[in-house]
Amino acid sequence: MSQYPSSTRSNGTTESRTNAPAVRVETLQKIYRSDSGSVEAVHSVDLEIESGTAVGLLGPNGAGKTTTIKSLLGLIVPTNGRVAIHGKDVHDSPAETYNRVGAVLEGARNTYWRLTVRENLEFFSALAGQSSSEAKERQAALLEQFSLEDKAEQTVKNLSRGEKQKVSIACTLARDVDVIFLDEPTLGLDVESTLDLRRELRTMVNEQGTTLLVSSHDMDVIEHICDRVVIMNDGEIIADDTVENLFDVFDTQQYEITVDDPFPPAVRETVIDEYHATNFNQREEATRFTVKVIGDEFYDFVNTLQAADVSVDTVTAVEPDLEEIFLRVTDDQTTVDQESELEDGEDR
Ligand SMILES: Nc1ncnc2c1ncn2[C@@H]1O[C@H](COP(=O)(O)OP(=O)(O)OP(=O)(O)O)[C@@H](O)[C@H]1O
Repeated sequence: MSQYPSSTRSNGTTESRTNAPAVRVETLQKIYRSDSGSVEAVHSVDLEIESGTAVGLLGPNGAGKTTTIKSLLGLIVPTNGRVAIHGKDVHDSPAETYNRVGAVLEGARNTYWRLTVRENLEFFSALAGQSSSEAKERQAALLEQFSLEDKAEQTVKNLSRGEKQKVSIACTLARDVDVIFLDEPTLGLDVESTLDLRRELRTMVNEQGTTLLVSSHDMDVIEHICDRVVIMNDGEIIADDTVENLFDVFDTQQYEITVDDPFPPAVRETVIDEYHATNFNQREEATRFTVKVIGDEFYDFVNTLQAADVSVDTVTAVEPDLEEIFLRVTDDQTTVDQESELEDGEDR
């Protein structure tokens, strides 16, 4: 639930309600051209994000994530396609879309480091044209929400990396935006600050109805914050689903296995090659390791051990993780691409 009804924003402006999604991208294409040639960074991307949801954007380096986010922010002009925020075209209505969108991009300084946390919040509230009483109320709420009350009078320069990151996000919210793009939000943060920020981001979505698009290489963060995951590769979306559905589709399961020694080296090689065994640990005449299997593969794995006279002591299912799915999706795509390239070659 938004802190402000969507028809009356905190700065007093009114807007017509639309049923349009918070973000709509239609057949987005971006080709960067230079003297040395051209690169198609994004090829025909379609994406819709409903208001009040958190979507993770994953992909290997060079997949086109940043280009997609910059197109949504109106920072680059697409070669083709259309991008709209709450039904307004980013290029036709830049002021209206700017007022609703915030971004905390990795490596970019979003706040004034010589000002205090409170002064930064005041500055960004003023940008949104909020009245002073509204702004004060909102600033107090943001300081509380991000547990920054004790730091309010400190200059941002002297804060820890995690606190600076929270101030950046709070300042974005001080502008009363309702769609936020976050690029690597937890990069360089320690475990506690990461957990803290993860919780706060989720609260923003649940309690204020903020729409989040989070790009990160940290799958754990995506898995814990996001309702849905979009995976890009080579400028295209290759998977778009809830985390749960992605797990179901790929049916990947990890097991921690303990076998009694001796564990012959040849069998160890087989489980590494065929069942992605890792995390080997030898202790008290037993060897423990983890395998990753899909569906019925687990039975083949157990048969392999039995056929080699290796006795299994314990089997514990390990929670699957998004990283596994991500690797599998991007691997599958690479294989498909390689196969179609081969077929194209054969046709010629
Ligand atoms: N300004 C530019 N000029 C030319 N090529 C570019 C430009 N920006 C990006 N590219 C190219 O476009 C492709 C997609 O880049 P993009 O930065 O969108 O990927 P990304 O998924 O964000 O990668 P990363 O995870 O490494 O940040 C890459 O091949 C990149 O080299």
